[in-house]
Amino acid sequence: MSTKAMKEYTFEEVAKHDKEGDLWIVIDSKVYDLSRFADMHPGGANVLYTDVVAGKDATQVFFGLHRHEVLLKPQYARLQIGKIQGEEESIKALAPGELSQVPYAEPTWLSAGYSSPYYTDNHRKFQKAVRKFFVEVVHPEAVRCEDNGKKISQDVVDKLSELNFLAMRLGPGKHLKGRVLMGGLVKPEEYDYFHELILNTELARFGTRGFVDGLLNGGVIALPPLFNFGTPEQQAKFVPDALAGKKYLALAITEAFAGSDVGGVHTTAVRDGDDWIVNGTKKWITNGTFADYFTTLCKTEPGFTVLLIPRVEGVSTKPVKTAYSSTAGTAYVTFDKVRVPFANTLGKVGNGMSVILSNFNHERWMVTCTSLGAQRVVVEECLKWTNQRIAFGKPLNAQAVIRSKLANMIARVEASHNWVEAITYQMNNMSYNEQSDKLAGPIALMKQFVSRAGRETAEDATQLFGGRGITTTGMGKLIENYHRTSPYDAILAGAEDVLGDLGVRQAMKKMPRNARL
Ligand code: HEM
Repeated sequence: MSTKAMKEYTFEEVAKHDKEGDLWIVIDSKVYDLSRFADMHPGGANVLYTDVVAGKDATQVFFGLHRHEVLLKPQYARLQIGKIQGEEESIKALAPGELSQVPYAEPTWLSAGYSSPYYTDNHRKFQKAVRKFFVEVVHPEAVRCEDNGKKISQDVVDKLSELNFLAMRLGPGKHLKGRVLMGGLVKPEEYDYFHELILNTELARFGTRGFVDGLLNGGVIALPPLFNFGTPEQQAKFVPDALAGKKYLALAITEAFAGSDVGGVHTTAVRDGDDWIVNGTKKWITNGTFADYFTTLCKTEPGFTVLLIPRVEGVSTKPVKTAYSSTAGTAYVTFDKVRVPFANTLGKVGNGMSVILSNFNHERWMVTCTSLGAQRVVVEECLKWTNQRIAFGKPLNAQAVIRSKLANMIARVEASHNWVEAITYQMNNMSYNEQSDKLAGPIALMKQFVSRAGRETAEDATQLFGGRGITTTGMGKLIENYHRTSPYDAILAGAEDVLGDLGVRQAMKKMPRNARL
């Protein structure tokens, strides 16, 4: 509600309305009439009739108990009847696209007065436009879907597709040629991994982890095998609809029988004339409940082969109930005598393991970026909460033990961000093959570090928020979501310990034969 045309009151006038049936309060210079609302107040009526609230300035007590967004909801905003004479509100929500001024809430390159060797003006414009679009269009959908568990709506997918969102999430490359990216804000040949890093970190800021995967992450990991190993005919047939958000893809590798041990998959594909006959199951398949195609690793003769399996007769999917929202579409997939045209083979028969492994670096980097984006929001939430919450007569951050937790959180997110940027810079300067050779180890180690940092931060944040950190609504809702879902970052695209080991094994391979102390 605009405060311009509002009636003005003095504190003395407000103080006269301090009882049941006639109850006014002030929050941040705005006068609210709670006379009728009191009985509907989710926190109960009696808390509003106390000496420190009724007819008083209740700003401090209010912000110790509610998020600012409560006041912005139309049903509560209309309780405002005026403002205090000569005073203006000081607590304002950020405008869409606006940067937070809370220290460490934004990465260094977006903080006033700091510079960075990595980002151009184009990256800055891109970041601003992406955040604005996400806040205005995607955030309401994210909150809705995270809550009701439904698939992202086609309307939002269409809006994202207009900007070529999915194409951009697949990184720089020839698939961008001729496309108008972000309404023309960035030219396809200019688009680089820092643009993609921005997309990924911005996307993770909502505190809706299931939705992050539900936002067509299946396609982000299922399409690269088609890009890198598909024939021109296969690409012409399947890519346009996928990038336009008209057909959905999922990557189907893991099984109840095989997780980190990718070579242990049981799903088989046997040749029968011009077809393959596929039998088996896949588990934890992101976007699987609504995918139209499954990029599937099968055991074949010889070795392993990747097939693009359409949702045809014999393919069935059912939701796997996990700790995050079913909007991610996590599925158990059954292939029962499924007839798949041989023409849907991606890469050479028997070469499936290379097709799948070549995909992992980008996927792991992407999961790391989203983990990082979410982690930074948690740091901001903790800085705000410990500043506004009064306990033992002081803000929480007056306690050294609290500041010590904040110090560790800040250090972890800054270290993580710096490592991600350094790797991203390398990706920008290496071919795909060079990345596979030189970055598989560092990306694995980086992902292990960032996801572990995230889980430590989730743990610390929950301690800072107490009961609110384990409550799905209200002040600690983002902390609760992050605490519950940060293990996903430690598991998806490679379990933490397995990745740490991979990183060290890669380093061991590259040890000079003559290295000695
Ligand atoms: C315009 C005034 C107010 C509105 C619109 C409002 C609205 C709400 C809402 C929507 C909730 C549910 C929790 C949430 O979503 O955050 C809530 C909870 C609560 N409110 Fe208010 N409230 C107002 C003022 C106050 C004031 C002045 C107090 C002071 C004691 C208060 C005390 C509480 C308490 C104790 C809870 C429960 C918090 C919890 O479960 O953690 N409210 N209020």
